[in-house]
Amino acid sequence: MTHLLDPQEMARADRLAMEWGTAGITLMDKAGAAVADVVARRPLVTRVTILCGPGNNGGDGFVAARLLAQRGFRVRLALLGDRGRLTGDAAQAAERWRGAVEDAAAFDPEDADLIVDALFGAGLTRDLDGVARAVVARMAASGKPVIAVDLPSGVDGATGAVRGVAAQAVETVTFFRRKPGHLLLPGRTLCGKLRVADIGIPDLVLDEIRPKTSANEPALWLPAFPIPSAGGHKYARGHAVVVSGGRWTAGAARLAARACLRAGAGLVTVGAPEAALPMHAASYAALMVRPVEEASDLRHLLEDRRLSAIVMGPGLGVGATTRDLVSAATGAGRHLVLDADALTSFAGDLKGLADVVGSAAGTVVTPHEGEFGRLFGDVVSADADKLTRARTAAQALGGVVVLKGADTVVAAPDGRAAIAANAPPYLATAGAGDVLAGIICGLLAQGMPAYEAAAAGVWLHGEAARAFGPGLIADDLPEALPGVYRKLFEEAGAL
Ligand SMILES: NC(=O)C1=CN([C@@H]2O[C@H](COP(=O)(O)OP(=O)(O)OC[C@H]3O[C@@H](n4cnc5c(N)ncnc54)[C@H](O)[C@@H]3O)[C@@H](O)[C@H]2O)[C@@H](O)CC1
Ligand SMILES: [K+]
Repeated sequence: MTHLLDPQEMARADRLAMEWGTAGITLMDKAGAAVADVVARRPLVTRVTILCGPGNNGGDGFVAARLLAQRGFRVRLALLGDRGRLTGDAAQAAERWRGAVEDAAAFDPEDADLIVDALFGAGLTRDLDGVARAVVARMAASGKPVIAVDLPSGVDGATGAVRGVAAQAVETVTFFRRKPGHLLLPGRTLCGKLRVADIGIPDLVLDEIRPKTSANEPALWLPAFPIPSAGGHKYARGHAVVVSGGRWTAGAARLAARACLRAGAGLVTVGAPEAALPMHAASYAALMVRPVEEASDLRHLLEDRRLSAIVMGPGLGVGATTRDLVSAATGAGRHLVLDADALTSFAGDLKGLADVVGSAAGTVVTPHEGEFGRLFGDVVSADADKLTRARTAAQALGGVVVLKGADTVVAAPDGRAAIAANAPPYLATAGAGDVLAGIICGLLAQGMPAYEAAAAGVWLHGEAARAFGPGLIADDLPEALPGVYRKLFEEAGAL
């Protein structure tokens, strides 16, 4: 159930279901019934105003109106546009509505306990303007609880962007599967509580559609997750390397190393300049430390082929030395996580990084928006939506891109992408990114493929923050991981 369908894919799902024998009006009846059920469960509601648009989203509204009236609600229905211009299933649904059809342009929210927003769903093709915009703005300003049908009208189902205006919903009822716009911001927030209703579309349509976008949830990557086995050996759990900055910036590597250990890497070696070695050696007994001042030292360290996953960037410094360190870390069978200064050292030189990355088995880069712009600004339009930007970047790089934020997107060069919705606001704290890079490296060390490792890392990072709660600092994240693992392994039946 992690699949997300963009509006084109959802339209195809509808079409396939119809081709395979379910009438469109049957789908619409179930969609409208699901909306009516949600409205009926709201407390203290007797007067419902339903705003219907000119397409099938409006059709769902007509069905819900009929069913709610049958259940004794006082329903007013207002249509945007001309009733005579309704077509297909929506016209049929309108036909069966016996009540009055008011003009949405004159809609007055005052005498409603609740508003059903059935103006636009998947068929939104441009920014709202004119009367449509005015109606949505009035609904938004009314302060009345709004139940959105499929999406809050004005939210783009593919991107989560607001096209003109949208009203905050208390609940949103969507159909068959979630859409990217339900997880991407600001769409996710505007949806309120999201419900997914089964309207009789067979799951088999997904075999035809082959969606490439997913919600970042355990079902996406758990089959590839390295759950330790009883007969396991620490080398089977991999040996990771964390490359550290000097004495005054070594804290970032320390966080990454701790996270890497907690994520389950069998062994973790920190490669650090001489001046930072004592600090690392004293920090955690489980860490090994080796002197790494420059690229030749790292090459020497990595002659041991068991050191298969490397994380670098946090606190490393921006410049040629860091670029050389990144080059020294690549090689056959190597897995890399590049963050922070390792990315900024390649600012404006994506090709240089792509050439280097091309020789690593699986590379994951973890930029925040600023780093992303510096690295991918030439190939990715800043105006594009987050999903498109992450995907384009991953293709250009030839590696996995983790575009961080409150709706972190993980994208692979083959077009797969996952959107996370579990990060709490207090996760935005100094050093949290270093921890994320470390977790992903820890998973790569255990042999998890790059896309799955990145997605799992992002999810675990968010869950660890939630498990700790407000007041979180980055140092708390690795310590919260064991509890998250326990729950995950229990749910997977492995504990
Ligand atoms: N039979 C089906 O295809 C089903 C469709 N479903 C519903 O149908 C919806 C999709 O239906 P549609 O594809 O008809 O699309 P919508 O009903 O979302 O919107 C399409 C209509 O809005 C107009 N429009 C688009 N953007 C506009 C703008 N910015 N300003 C003014 N007018 C604009 C279009 O010209 C068209 O008339 C889904 O969101 C879902 O609610 C469900 O009933 C399930 C079955
Ligand atoms: K809607």
